[in-house]
Amino acid sequence: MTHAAIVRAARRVFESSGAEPVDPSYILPSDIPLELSGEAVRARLCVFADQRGNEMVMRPDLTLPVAGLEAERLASGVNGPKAYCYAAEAFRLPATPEDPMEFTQVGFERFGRDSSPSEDAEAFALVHEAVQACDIRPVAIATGDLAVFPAFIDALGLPRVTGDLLKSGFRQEGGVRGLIEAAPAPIEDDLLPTLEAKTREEAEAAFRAALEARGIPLIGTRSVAEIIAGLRGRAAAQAAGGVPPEVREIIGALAAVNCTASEAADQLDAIAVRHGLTKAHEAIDRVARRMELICELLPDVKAICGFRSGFGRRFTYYDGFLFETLGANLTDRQPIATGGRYDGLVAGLSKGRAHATAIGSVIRPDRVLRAKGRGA
Ligand SMILES: N[C@@H](Cc1c[nH]c[nH+]1)C(=O)O
Repeated sequence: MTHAAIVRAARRVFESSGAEPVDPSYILPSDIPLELSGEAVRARLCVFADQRGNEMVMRPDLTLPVAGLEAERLASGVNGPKAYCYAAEAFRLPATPEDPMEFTQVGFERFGRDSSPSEDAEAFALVHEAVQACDIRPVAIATGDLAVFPAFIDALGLPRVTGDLLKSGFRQEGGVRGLIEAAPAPIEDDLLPTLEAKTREEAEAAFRAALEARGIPLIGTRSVAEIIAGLRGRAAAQAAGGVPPEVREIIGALAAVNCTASEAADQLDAIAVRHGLTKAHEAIDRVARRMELICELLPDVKAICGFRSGFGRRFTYYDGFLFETLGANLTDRQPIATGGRYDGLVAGLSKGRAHATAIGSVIRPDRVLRAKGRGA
């Protein structure tokens, strides 16, 4: 199959599911992906300045602009579920030297349907059908569920500041492990002026001065405002008693869950039962039910489907089930298909003016070709 034939085959599957073809804007104001796509994509954005000096980006994926279309549609007063599909170009600085900066994504985004295990399974099966239509056999499928960690944290009944700190730490570089290791240490003296500053500007200036004094350049993908928010969170959590040893143990156990997707619910359940976290059961039941439904729809994938509790945590807009389909001749950073649930994105993009459950997925035809042993 040629690249064009792969695009056609995948697009046909998504179109025949009833989705409307779209090709939204190529260029977005940079704050949208900076805030909403997460650290993993942020470092790879193709950024430029327009003639007025506003920072813009080439769309790093289609999910953001399509969710923007849906937010506008809903904000204009139109209701009801809606599905879009596309075969369109996206732009990212390559993660590996062989990856292109400009590539095609063939995908779909569904809004306003139930946020349920059966919708997750159905969307997953649709992508799998498109992968098969491209005449390729996946070698592995990685899955995760970004609602599980917050559900465990909520079930722990910690002070809100501590829970919030752990939830946001989970999504950042180093993850919760890094946070737990850092949590017992008091905030360093040279950072206290940052915390004591009265205004945002003063806090940022104090933080930059502390970095300069330490000789540390600011090169990460997190903004100064986010780092300061993190420091404030750490200080507040410490003032509220810190992270108790049992919580560290539970989080450690959770972070270690890395098994077949069919075993995932049992492993999560064992942790919840051991620590009496009854409120986590709803999230665990969803993991169990989803995998049962996936196995009913696609009995063959059971053998190649894994589950990791930390999987996908650095892609900010996902907030539930997510997956990556891997092919031959590619690394696990080069999935041929990726997708997931992002029920909070439309609200985030529209600043709360519109709300919609959402799930979607894409196939990368260039990688499908490579998985078949042919260059793009
Ligand atoms: N936009 C995601 C894939 C996706 C589509 N819809 C939901 N997720 C990506 O580029 O990896």
